[in-house]
Amino acid sequence: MSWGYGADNGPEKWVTNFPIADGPRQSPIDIVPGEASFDGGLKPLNLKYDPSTCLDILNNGHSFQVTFADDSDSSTLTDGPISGIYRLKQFHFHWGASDDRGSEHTVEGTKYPAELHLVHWNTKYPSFGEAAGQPDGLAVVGVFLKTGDDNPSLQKILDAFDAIKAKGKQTSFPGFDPATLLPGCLDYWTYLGSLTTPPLLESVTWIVCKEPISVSCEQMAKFRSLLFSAEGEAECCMVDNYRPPQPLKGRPVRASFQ
Ligand SMILES: CCCSc1c(F)c(F)c(S(=O)(=O)NC)c(F)c1F
Ligand SMILES: [Zn+2]
Repeated sequence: MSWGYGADNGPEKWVTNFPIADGPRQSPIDIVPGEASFDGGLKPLNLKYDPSTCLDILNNGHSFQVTFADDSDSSTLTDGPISGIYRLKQFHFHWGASDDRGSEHTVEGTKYPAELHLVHWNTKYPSFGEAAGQPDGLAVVGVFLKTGDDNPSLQKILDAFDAIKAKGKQTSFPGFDPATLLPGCLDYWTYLGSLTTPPLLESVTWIVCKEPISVSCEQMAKFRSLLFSAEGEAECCMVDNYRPPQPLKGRPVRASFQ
């Protein structure tokens, strides 16, 4: 049985096939603002996305992801806590079965109903795959979703869900601008961590935005209409696809704001 989020293959079981699960820089973490240190040397995030690089949307059986053409520096992350140029590869979400849980990072124990991850890779390496194995290979921007007003940008994504309900389904998704998913304020916390799904590679510079974006309760219900299961299998709703916070193990968490 491959990894997932169920009782038999979920986060508590991943260490069996992925021993790095107990490593020194695992993600997510609980962010404690009072213990984060303000670093005036941290630059503002510089996110420049080109909607024409947006390709398709896929149900990969763990989440859904929107994938980008990454053969040029059209959609990039620069500055912030990183050096060099990182290219946007994909974005995806993690969410709960109910609005009281779903985010991976927490803020002083507070769980949000969902969390957006924008995955970028360091162009000092030849490819995403190469970068994913390097300690400075990836940079993931995390954005919390908080229930409130309807989010028109998110709605464009949700309107594509009928075509990707089951695991393995994919459909073209041209012209989406991921910048429309960012909060107005780009203050962030940053720390060194990992992928939050197997292979749990310790290659991620995490950049977690302090300000959440909104999602309506009806929109959250739409997230929960996706399936972990493939067509023809017993239907299993895609919910609670989040890893809980992991031990900080002495890592510093820096804040870009006071
Ligand atoms: C080899 C992974 C393919 S790309 C990817 C992903 F699909 C994913 F789900 C996460 S995550 O760990 O779940 N969220 C940070 C990542 F970090 C990624 F880089
Ligand atoms: Zn993720």
